[in-house]
Amino acid sequence: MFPACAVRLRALHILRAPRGGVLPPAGERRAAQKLFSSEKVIHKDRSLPNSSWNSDLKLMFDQFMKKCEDGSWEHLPSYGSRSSQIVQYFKEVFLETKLRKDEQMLSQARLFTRSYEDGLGFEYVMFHNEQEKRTVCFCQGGPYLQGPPGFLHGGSIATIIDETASMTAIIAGGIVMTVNLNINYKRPIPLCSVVVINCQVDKIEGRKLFISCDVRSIDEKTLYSDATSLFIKLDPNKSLT
Ligand SMILES: CCCCCCCC(=O)SCCNC(=O)CCNC(=O)[C@H](O)C(C)(C)COP(=O)(O)OP(=O)(O)OC[C@H]1O[C@@H](n2cnc3c(N)ncnc32)[C@H](O)[C@@H]1OP(=O)(O)O
Repeated sequence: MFPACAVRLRALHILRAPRGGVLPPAGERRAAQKLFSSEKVIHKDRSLPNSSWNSDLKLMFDQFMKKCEDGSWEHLPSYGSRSSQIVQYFKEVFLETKLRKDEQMLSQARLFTRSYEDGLGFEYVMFHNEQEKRTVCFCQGGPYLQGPPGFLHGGSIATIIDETASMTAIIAGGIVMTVNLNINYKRPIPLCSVVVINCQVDKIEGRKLFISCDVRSIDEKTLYSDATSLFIKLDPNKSLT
């Protein structure tokens, strides 16, 4: 276990201790509270520019923020740990009681795509167009996502495609999970370059949502990958496990 992790667990234990009857010393409680209040940083919107963003990513962000002004596009915020109502609902309805009660594990859980430090992994921002049922994601894949030297790992490309397609499906259908993802890798993506992932809802049949995506250079001249995916809307009456 990492030392930081151990500190968090200790702090969590201290804050929970009154339920066990014995109150830890006030100094220890204050330190524990401070540690957790400083973690509000986890909830900062990670889809806003930071110093690791290159000029292409900043440019695309600015262009699409402008498009949001007339309401046709919407900027989708993104957090290190998902904390939206949909996630709360997911936890309440679909997470087994055993898992839900494991607060230590849940408090450490991070969204995979937001688990790297700034600039090392996925730097991305998404925008959604409701009328077109379309989501675009601008992504700069950092050095920790390397596969072949100088290029992105195919799994990291699949991850950001899945993340963008999931957002598209969740907006259209509520609580869904990916059941199928097919990707054609056509050209390798240079590390630290910015790509645009364009996802749209092709059709909805009952609980099935069919989403298609392509990944291109921002000048749209290079098609790096295309993909189709199938999402299933979860049935609250069926257990996930
Ligand atoms: C809230 C935030 C969510 C964020 C999600 C982010 C994206 C992700 O990372 S998801 C993680 C990876 N995905 C998974 O782990 C999903 C694993 N799969 C499952 O748990 C189950 O398949 C689940 C719960 C999605 C659906 O199960 P269940 O409700 O029993 O549906 P089931 O009856 O089997 O299938 C429904 C329909 O879909 C079809 N279907 C299911 N899987 C597939 C597939 N792989 N290909 C084609 N069709 C399929 C079935 O044939 C069925 O069709 P029909 O109704 O015509 O007979």
